[in-house]
Amino acid sequence: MYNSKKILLLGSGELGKEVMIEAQRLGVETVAVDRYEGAPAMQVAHRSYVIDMLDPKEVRDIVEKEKPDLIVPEIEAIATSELIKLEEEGFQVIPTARAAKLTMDREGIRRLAAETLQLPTAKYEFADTYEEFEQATRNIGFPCVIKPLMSSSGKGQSVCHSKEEIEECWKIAMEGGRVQNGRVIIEEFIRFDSEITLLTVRAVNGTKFCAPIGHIQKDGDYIESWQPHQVTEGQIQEAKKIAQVITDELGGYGLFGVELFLAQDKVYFSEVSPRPHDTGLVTLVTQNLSEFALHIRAILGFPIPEITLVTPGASRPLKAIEEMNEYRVEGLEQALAVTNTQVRVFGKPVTKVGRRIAVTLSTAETVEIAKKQAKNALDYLTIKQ
Ligand SMILES: Nc1ncnc2c1ncn2[C@@H]1O[C@H](COP(=O)(O)OP(=O)(O)OP(=O)(O)O)[C@@H](O)[C@H]1O
Ligand SMILES: NCC(=O)N[C@@H]1O[C@H](COP(=O)([O-])[O-])[C@@H](O)[C@H]1O
Ligand SMILES: [Mg+2]
Repeated sequence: MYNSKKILLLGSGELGKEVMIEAQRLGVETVAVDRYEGAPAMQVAHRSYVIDMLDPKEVRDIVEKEKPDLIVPEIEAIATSELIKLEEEGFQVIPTARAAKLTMDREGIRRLAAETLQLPTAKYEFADTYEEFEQATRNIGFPCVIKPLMSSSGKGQSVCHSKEEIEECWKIAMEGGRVQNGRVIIEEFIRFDSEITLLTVRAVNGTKFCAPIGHIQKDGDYIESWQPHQVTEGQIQEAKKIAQVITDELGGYGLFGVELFLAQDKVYFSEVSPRPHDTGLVTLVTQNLSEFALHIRAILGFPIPEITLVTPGASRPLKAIEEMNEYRVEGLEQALAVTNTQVRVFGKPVTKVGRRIAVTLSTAETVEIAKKQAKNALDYLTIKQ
């Protein structure tokens, strides 16, 4: 019988689905886990489980039952303290259990980056209570950005412009976090010119960087990304330096999405995902190896000889504007008629306001043309009951 390696994916969204497809292309056995049934990666995995991934015992039970070669976190919200124990017992966690734990909460990664590694970041404070929160907004000044410690894709995030908005921002943060423990980060609002994701891969043959991905975010979630983003020589040197420092510190093998703000005379570190990044979906059409292929190669211990940007490209996510228990994506025929354009429909079982349902991916001779095509295709797509 064919004796392949086995991957256990914790989190089974659209990014995990592409990771699983790449794993299977190399003959890997795939097991997908998430908090709900029919998650995108479950649809392509060999087997799947629905558990509460924040429950240490439920995570341990699956790991002990499946005995995977690699445990691959796909979202932040996992019982990472249990991953630390499982790693100590000999299981391999990607990239490391410590990296998963540190990046799960904004405090861990921010303190490591700013205080231990001295990387440039926005000024920040943490608050547990409304009173501390009020004081922190005064210390940081307006506008400031408020985020729950554990959240992603902008959930629970808001910009506070004045003291009149403080109460509303606190409410948004309390309702939007993945775990309701009340603690929030208050960040200085950085007036950046642009922001990028620098995909960085740590593989057996060293650390490699992809061409910078530019993106635009709305309400803390990405609405457009493109590659390459034009940067100055000084900016890319600084960006690579920051990415090298933070990924060296986190260690292990795998792909990281290093998020950076580019301002007039400074590059700021924002955060890092120790896994493929949503803005990096564009690499499905722009690179010789997508971010998902790179992640799988790296974590399996295979070399990555060269990452080539084959063509400029752009992506646009389709986000739901209302909650629907049954839906379909319409307009694919028109969207797919757009030049050099592809669509990925994730197959999530239900929609929620703001939930990403599909993405358009376009290539062209220039980023500007690719952006137009991706937008053009997106405009054809609608979510219907
Ligand atoms: N301090 C800041 N100053 C200005 N803009 C900010 C700041 N922090 C966040 N933003 C904006 O909000 C976006 C989302 O913030 P952040 O990446 O921290 O949230 P997230 O929920 O972790 O997102 P994701 O999980 O999708 O990466 C950033 O990409 C940026 O556009
Ligand atoms: N910014 C992080 C990100 O994009 N993560 C991706 O979104 C999924 C959750 O989506 P859902 O909330 O629609 O279930 C995650 O599983 C991951 O693929
Ligand atoms: Mg982010």
